[in-house]
Amino acid sequence: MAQSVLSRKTGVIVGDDVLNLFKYAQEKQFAIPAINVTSSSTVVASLEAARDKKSPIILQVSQGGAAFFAGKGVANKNQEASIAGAVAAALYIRAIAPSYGIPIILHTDHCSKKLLSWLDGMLDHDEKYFKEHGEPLFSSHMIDLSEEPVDWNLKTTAEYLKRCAPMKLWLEMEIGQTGGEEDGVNNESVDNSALYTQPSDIYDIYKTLKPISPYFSIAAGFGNVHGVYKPGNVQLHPELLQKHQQYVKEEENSKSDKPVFFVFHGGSGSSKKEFSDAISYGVVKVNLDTNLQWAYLIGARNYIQDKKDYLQTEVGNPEGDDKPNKKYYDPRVWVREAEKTMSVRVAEALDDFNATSQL
Ligand SMILES: O=C(CO)COP(=O)(O)O
Ligand SMILES: O=C[C@H](O)COP(=O)(O)O
Ligand SMILES: [Zn+2]
Ligand SMILES: [Zn+2]
Repeated sequence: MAQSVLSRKTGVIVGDDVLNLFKYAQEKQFAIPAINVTSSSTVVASLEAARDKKSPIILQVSQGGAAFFAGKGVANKNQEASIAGAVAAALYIRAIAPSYGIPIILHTDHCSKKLLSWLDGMLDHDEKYFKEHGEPLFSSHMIDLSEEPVDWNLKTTAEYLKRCAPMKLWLEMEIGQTGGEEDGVNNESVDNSALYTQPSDIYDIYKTLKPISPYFSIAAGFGNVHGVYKPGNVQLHPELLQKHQQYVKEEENSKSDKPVFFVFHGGSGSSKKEFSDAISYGVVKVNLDTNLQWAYLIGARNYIQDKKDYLQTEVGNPEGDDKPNKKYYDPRVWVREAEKTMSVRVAEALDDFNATSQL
């Protein structure tokens, strides 16, 4: 059981617990879904599913999601809203986590070169929190310099990992680009070869980062695309991950068949077979956003359609002109419907990634 390898069995986990959980996931052939959360409502929808399915979960905020947490009305010129929003999400999740009784990894999503001041700001908060509590505020961050020249990506990622290492703060890095849309930037026309990573690139990353810290993972492109498209438009090649693992194993004379922790981006719209293949090659984290945005909408949309006649005026419905509609338009009613359909979809992902009943 996963909790047997954790020193902190429930709540936000950090450091060696994150490492041990990912190792355990590789051994038991499951991956943990990383859900993009943008509000307390999407947080609780995710946590409820993971609790009911007896699984660990990763909650992550993107730069835009963090700004949304702060409020879209807050200026974000120097990433101040994204920093404040990410910190608010982290503190909220840390506060509510014990109520759910499961281990949670608190993560932040893609951070490109132009957004590095966002990561810098969050790391300042991690260091401050570390001084006060002996652990960083977040469990992990992502740095995504995959659009930059590989040498610069690796050199800069190594510098950030050096800053994370004393806090045992996990760092996810990206090599090979994810297609589709990311942070409002359209990557749909990106050169096809850039979507796939070569084994020698993975080994260069491994041998540069490993001596700095063992707390890192690689989002290696194998055709991944953000968003959901018509079937056939996305060609995934998870078997490339196996080639990477073999290459690193041979070069390092490693005993492990899976020396590298891989992350699967653009999980939405992928097949169960693609997930299970990728997991068998050492993927421990699968990012899932778009499918859950859709699932969240469904509950609210259906409710508003079904209760249409009770949602036209504050007072007055088919049962009488003087009947108040408060109990229909209270956000706790219709937002809850969105949470329910999102929860069902998170639960499905937990089954698909073999994470169900792993606690
Ligand atoms: O990779 C993702 C977040 O980083 C999510 O991708 P999808 O929206 O395609 O699930
Ligand atoms: O990058 C991918 C995630 O789906 C986050 O998306 P976002 O930048 O729209 O919040
Ligand atoms: Zn990217
Ligand atoms: Zn992604």
